[in-house]
Amino acid sequence: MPIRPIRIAPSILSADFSRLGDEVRAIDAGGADYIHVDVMDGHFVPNISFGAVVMKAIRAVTTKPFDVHLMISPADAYLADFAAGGADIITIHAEAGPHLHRSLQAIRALGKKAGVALNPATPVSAIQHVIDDVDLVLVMSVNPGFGGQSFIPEALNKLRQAKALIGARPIDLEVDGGVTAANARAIADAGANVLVAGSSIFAGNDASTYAGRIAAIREAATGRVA
Ligand SMILES: O=C(CO)[C@H](O)[C@H](O)COP(=O)(O)O
Ligand SMILES: [Fe+2]
Repeated sequence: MPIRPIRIAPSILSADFSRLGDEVRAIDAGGADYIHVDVMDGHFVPNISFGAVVMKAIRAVTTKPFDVHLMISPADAYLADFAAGGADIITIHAEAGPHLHRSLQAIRALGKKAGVALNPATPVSAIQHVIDDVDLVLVMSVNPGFGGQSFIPEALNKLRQAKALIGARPIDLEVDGGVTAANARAIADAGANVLVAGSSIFAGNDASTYAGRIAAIREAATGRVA
């Protein structure tokens, strides 16, 4: 069994943006533990999503922690805006800038939890030097930039390696990309305790389905029916 409690973090990248506030309320009511906020700059990844202004607007509709995944480079100039706008966890990519340690320190200095993300092509050794400076490690299980992609199975090995690096430290291990109820058990067994899921929760954008889908991922990951 995973040591840390399983957390389900629906990614609002797959929400209906024309009804974003209602979509966030629906996943909150449906049992989301975190709200996963994907920020893309069209430079670090080949897509543009939204920024701190949009995130701040939905801060008013839920008290659930905002798990902000910054796919932007460089990130430093924007950290204060996301902190002020209501982020709880701010995750930057290990590949996004030359001074990872400095950026992580800046996030903690803003009073927020600091996360570091690894692209599929980036080895776990890239974050060895900052492991005592993070609260969360995010293993990408797709190439970042788009929702709805398929889970890359090699991510399970990456999770096991990240888990070994984390050891007994109180650091969350998050997986992001292609997570479904069908692969959640293997993901949890590999050591992840925070599961991001976008398209597998928001498909069809029918709020009446969200609670069941969140529960199905949680039950698969924990091996328990809620
Ligand atoms: O960071 C991301 C993409 O870069 C998203 O969080 C991720 O893709 C979630 O969407 P899905 O569950 O549909 O794969
Ligand atoms: Fe993400």
